[in-house]
Amino acid sequence: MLRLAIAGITGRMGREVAELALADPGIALTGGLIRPEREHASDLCLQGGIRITADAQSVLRESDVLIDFTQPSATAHYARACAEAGCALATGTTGLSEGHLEELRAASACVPVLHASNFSLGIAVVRALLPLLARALGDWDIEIIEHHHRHKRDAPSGTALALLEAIRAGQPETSSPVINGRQGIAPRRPGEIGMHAIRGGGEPGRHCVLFGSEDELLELSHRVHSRRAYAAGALAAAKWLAGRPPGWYVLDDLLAERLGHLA
Ligand SMILES: NC(=O)C1=CN([C@@H]2O[C@H](COP(=O)(O)OP(=O)(O)OC[C@H]3O[C@@H](n4cnc5c(N)ncnc54)[C@H](OP(=O)(O)O)[C@@H]3O)[C@@H](O)[C@H]2O)C=CC1
Ligand SMILES: O=C(O)C1=N[C@H](C(=O)O)C[C@H](O)C1
Repeated sequence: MLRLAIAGITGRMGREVAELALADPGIALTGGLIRPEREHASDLCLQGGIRITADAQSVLRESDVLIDFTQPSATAHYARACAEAGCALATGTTGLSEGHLEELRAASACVPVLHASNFSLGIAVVRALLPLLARALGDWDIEIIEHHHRHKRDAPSGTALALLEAIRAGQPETSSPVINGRQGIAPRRPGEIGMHAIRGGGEPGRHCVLFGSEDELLELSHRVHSRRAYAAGALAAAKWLAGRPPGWYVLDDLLAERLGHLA
């Protein structure tokens, strides 16, 4: 039985993870973590009888893994708390600064830490394919377009940044400056990669990488139908992470068998 805690349980992702976890007979939910100032909020519905509290240590000491979908400063706080409590951390929070990432890496000296900007299987496959495409189409124009719901705080998405990293891995010898949007007289410069963040509506997550030449256009596009895709991936990662030695882990470690032959 996996003893699981959820940070950000009242959020869009936290609620999705809690719903899937409650339906999983192999998971025991130890608690949902909230901000201290929300401790006595009247609007906190007790989801499926889950203990909802700001007392992280009391929950984490009784947990094997914390799944975190909050915001960067909270994620850094929970990384420290997980290290103190001896609880593994699987986080999907994006918009992390170098300082936040350093906090996560410090925690990984004490407990297993896995960070993924996108827990969907489809994006993991897109990331595995991109170095090959970038090598084969190195002289084509590349643009990354992402579309998310009106509430998303960070831009571009963590996924889009991970897709950029995968493209660059296929073109290590090429300088590929990123242009975030364009305005005025702005013709393409050789090697530049356009990055475009669309915000509007309720879109749970849509990414497209466009490769273009004078004569052809290739689009690699991914879309989730709902946040369940991310939540299912986060739960699979949490189950995989539990019991592993302290260290820094990524989703590709979990998907190595499935993705290995794509490289
Ligand atoms: N890796 C992946 O697959 C995915 C990653 N994400 C990322 O996950 C993050 C959350 O997204 P989403 O769920 O849509 O955002 P929401 O704003 O809906 O949820 C964030 C949650 O975090 C809580 N929170 C904020 N600060 C703290 C704190 N200091 N301590 C405890 N809880 C806190 C919020 O509580 P309150 O309501 O009180 O503010 C809220 O419940 C984003 O960074 C997003 O990019 C999203 C989807 C998939
Ligand atoms: O905020 C979201 O919703 C999402 N954020 C992640 C990101 O920034 O890449 C993952 C997914 O795209 C949904």
